[in-house]
Amino acid sequence: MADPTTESGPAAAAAPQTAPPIDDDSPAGPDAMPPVPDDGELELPYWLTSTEEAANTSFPQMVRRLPRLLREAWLLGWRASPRTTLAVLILQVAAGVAAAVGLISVVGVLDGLLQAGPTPERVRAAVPSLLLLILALALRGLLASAATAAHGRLSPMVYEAAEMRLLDLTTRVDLATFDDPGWRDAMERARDRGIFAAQQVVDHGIEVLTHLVGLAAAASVLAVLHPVLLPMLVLAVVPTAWAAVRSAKLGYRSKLRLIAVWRRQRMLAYLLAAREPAAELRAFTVRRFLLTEVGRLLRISTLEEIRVIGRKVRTNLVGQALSGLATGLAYVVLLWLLWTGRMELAAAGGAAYAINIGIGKLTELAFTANRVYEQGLYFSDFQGFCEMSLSHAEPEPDRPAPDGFREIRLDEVTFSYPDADRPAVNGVSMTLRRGQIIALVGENGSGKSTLAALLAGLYRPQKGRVTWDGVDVARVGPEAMREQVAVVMQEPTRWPLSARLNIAIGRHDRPATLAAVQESARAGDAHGFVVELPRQYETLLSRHFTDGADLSGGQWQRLAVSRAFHRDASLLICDEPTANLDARAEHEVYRRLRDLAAGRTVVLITHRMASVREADRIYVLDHGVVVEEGGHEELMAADGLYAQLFTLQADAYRSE
Ligand SMILES: Nc1ncnc2c1ncn2[C@@H]1O[C@H](COP(=O)(O)OP(=O)(O)OP(=O)(O)O)[C@@H](O)[C@H]1O
Repeated sequence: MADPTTESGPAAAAAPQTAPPIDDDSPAGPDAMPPVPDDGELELPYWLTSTEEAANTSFPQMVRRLPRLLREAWLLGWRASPRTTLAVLILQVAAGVAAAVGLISVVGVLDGLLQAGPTPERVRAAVPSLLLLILALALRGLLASAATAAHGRLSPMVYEAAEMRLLDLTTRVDLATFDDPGWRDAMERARDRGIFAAQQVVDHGIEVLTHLVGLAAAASVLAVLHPVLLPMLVLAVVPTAWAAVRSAKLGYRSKLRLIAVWRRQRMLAYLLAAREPAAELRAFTVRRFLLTEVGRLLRISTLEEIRVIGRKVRTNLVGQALSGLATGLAYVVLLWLLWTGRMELAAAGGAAYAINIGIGKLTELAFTANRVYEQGLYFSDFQGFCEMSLSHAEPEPDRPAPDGFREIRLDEVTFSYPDADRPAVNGVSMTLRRGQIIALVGENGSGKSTLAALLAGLYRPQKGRVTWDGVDVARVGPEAMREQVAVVMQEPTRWPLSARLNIAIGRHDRPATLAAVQESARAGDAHGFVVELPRQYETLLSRHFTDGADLSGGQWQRLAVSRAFHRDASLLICDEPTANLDARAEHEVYRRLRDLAAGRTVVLITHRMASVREADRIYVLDHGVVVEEGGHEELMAADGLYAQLFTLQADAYRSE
C-alpha cells in the first residue's frame, strides 16, 4: 500500500524536490534564506480552475451572488437550530426597527429645535420626539443584547453542524476517493477555511440584515426630506464597496496561488516536528536539508503576502479618496437645496444627520456584504467539497448482507487506482471456501494488498464481481458486509486509546468484558506484554498523553492481530500480520490462525514462504494477475514463480 506521508499529486508536482545547501548550522532566519529559485511554484494548479473562476468574479457579479449566499447562510443556521435562527432573525429586525424609530426621533428633535419662534416653545416642540428617542434607544439596547445572546448561541452551533457534516461526508466516501488528489485537495481547502467560513457567512449574514434595517430607516428619512439625496448617499459608498471587494479578491487569489506551497511546507514542518521520523531525521542528518526547503517555501509565501498587502492598501486608499469626494458632493447638494430654498433649515439639519447615519450604515453594509462575499468564496469550497463527497459516497443498497457465507467468488475482478497507468489487480478469479486458509503470494507491488482490500469490500472492482454465495456484494450495503470481515492491516493504526480499547474497538458496538478482551489478547499473543505495562489493560497507548506508554512495532502488530481476533468475523484477512514479529510470536500467531480457520476463512498475505506452505490454496500474483494457483506441493512441482520464491528463501536459511 502507498505510504500515507508520501506527498503525491499536484502539490508535490508543483514543488521542486531539490534544496540548495546552506552552510550555517542554525535554523535559517529570513536573511539567511536562499533566494526564491522558482516562480513557477506560484502557478495556479490545474485542479483549482473552478475556484479561480470564483475569485475572478466582477463587482456586479458579486452583488448578484450575494442574495444566494445570504439565503444559504440562513439555511445553514436553520439546519443547525431553527429556533435560535428564528430568534436571531426576529430580535435583529426588531432592534433595527427600534434604531430606525430612534433615528426618526432625532430628526423630529432637530426639526422642533430648528423651528422659528421663541426658544421655550421650540424646546417644548422637541420634547415628544426626545421621549420617543429615549424609549427607542432603551428598547434597541434590550433587543440588541437579546439578539447578541441568540447570535452567540447560533454561531458555535453552525460551526458544530458544519464540522460534523464535513466529517460525516469525509468518512462516507469510498476508500478509492482517498487516493484521488483532487478530492484530497478539496478536503484540505474545506477543512482549512471552509468550516470557519460557514460560521462567518452566517455571522456576517446576520450583520447584513441589521445594517439593512438601519439603512432603510436613514434612506426613508432622506426620501421624505428630498429624494435627490438618496442617489448621493449611494454614490458616496460605491468606491468603498468596490475597494473592499477588490481587496478580498486579491487576498483570495493569493491564497489559491499559495495552497500548494503551504501543503508542502506543512508536510515538511510536520516531519521535522513529529516523533516518528525524529530518529531517521537525525540518523540520516537530513535536518539542514529539510530546514532549507521549509525556509525556501516560507519565503515564497512571505514575499507573496507582503506583495498582496501592498496592493490591498493601495486599493483601499483609492476607494476612500473617491468616497470622500462623493460625500463632499452630497453635502454640496444639501447646501444647494438650502440656498435655492428647496429645503427648510430644520429639514436640512435632519437631512445632514440622516446622511451621516446613512453613509455610516452603507459603509458598514458594504464591508459586511464584502465579508459575506469573501467568506462566501471559502464557503463555496466547503459546499463544493460536500457536493463532490456526496457524489463519491458509498452506495447504500438496502439489500441485507448475507449472514456469513459458504463460498466467496471473484470473477474476472479488475481494479485500477485513480490516474494509474495499469490496473493493480487485473482480471483475477478465485474461490474461497469456508474453513480454508488462502495465501496470496507475490513480489512487492504485485497487487496482494489491493486484492485483499477488494475482498474486504474496501474497494469496489471497476470490472468483474465479488459474490458471497452468489450474492453480488455491490448490491449489498458495504457497512453491513464489512461487519463480517476482520482485517489485520499491513501498517495497523496505532489508536491513541487504552490497550483494552485498542482490542475492544474491533467490536466497539458490543460491550466487552475484560475477560473477553484478555482472551483475544492471548490469541494475538499480546497478553504477556500488556500485563507488564504500568496500568496493564488500562494503559493509554500514546506518548502524547500524560502517563501514556508506547509499544514496539511488533507489539503494536500483536495488538492488531488481537483486535482482529476480537472482531470474531467469518472472513479474516491478514496482510503481513507477522512482518514485525519475532520467531516465537510468529509461530504462536500462525498456530492460532490455523485454529481460527476452522469455522472461518483466513486470507493470508505474507512474504514468509514457510508460513504459506500449510495454506489450503495458494495464489501467486504478478503485476496484478494470478499467474499460478494450487497447493504447496503442486506449485513446487510446477517449478514456476512460487517454486523460485520458496527455494530462494529456503536456500537463504540453509546457507545460514
Ligand atoms: N493507494 C494507492 N494509490 C495508487 N497506487 C497504489 C496505491 N496502493 C498501491 N498502489 C499501486 O498498486 C500496485 C499494487 O500495490 P499493492 O500494495 O496491492 O501490492 P502488494 O503486492 O501488496 O505489495 P507489497 O508486497 O509491497 O505490500 C503497486 O503498483 C502500487 O504502486
